Amino acid sequence: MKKQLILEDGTVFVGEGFGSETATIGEVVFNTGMTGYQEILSDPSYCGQIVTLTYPLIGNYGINRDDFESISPAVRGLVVKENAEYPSNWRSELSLDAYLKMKDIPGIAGIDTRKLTKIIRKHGTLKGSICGIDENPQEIIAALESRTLPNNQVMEVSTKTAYPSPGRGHRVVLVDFGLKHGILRELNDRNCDVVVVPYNTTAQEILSLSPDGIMLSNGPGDPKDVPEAIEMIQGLLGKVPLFGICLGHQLFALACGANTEKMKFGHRGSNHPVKDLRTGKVAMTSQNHGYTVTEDSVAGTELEVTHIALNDGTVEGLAHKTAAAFTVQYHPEASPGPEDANGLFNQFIELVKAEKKEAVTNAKA
Ligand SMILES: NC(=O)CC[C@H](N)C(=O)O
Repeated sequence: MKKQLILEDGTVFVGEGFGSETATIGEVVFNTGMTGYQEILSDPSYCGQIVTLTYPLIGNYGINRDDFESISPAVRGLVVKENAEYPSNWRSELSLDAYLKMKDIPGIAGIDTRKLTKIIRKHGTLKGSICGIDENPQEIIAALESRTLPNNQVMEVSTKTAYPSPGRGHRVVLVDFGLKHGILRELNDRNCDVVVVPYNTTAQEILSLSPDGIMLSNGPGDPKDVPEAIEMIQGLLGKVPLFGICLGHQLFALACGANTEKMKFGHRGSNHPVKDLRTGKVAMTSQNHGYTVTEDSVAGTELEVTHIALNDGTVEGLAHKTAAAFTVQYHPEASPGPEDANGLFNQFIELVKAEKKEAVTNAKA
């Protein structure tokens, strides 16, 4: 069944439909990872977006039960060069096509994804639609032009109620802005006693859970769309150690008086080099973001830039000068991607331990 991919700049691609037959609209973004399509599709940070994968053969190892980053994917569509109809891997339980049908996500194959990616890199991220071959492109383009993408997508993907993920170690409150399971997995691997809370939980409610540490998760959309989370972080800063990832990092920056801005086409892939300015070491990192902390806005705040992207020099990590708090723009939980930065979770646990020790010493004094 033929389908069209129509971009707001007027470009029309024709390809072969797979997955769900529903028409879709979203922001078209590209990810350069060679593997990891299952994790990418189920990463809630892609809420509202149509993802194109630059690697040309997708679906060849199928879909398995272990690699989901969320139960309900929020991505709006998938664009590939070639969809492997017959997966081959010992873990495969489902084909990509069957998974997309089950989750009602439309896909389009046979697209020149290199050309599409070059358009996005030149123009910046564009709105687009995957729709039937009979649709009139002019009407779709007019609809795309007049359509603003929904704000506060965090509301769509965050949990509605708090839930525990028990362990016998440090008590961590994980604020869910659209969390990837990988973050929860890393905390559970370190035996943390985790309580996951909705994005709009107040600082007071979080403090009433007596946490030893707080994690701010990744999530979709513009950080400025979630002012309640900024207020929450302000109420927590300096009281409990904080660690933020991606959207959590951006919200933390805003809470501390820095600014964020939309990037031309963002960073999405599994091989983004990031330099730690304190050690000079470079880590290969997994990334998925379209916004960034504005470097100039950090001066004059209590924040220090700790990491930068080597491809474009943008801010990749922040630490607070006096409070126990640090954040990164990239994904130390990987899923998919390299695990070079995984030690940041240990750093968080060490920070939690140090703050607990200090609290005991202060209580004794
Ligand atoms: N993965 C994320 O948390 C993404 C953060 C934010 N939505 C951005 O695109 O920049």
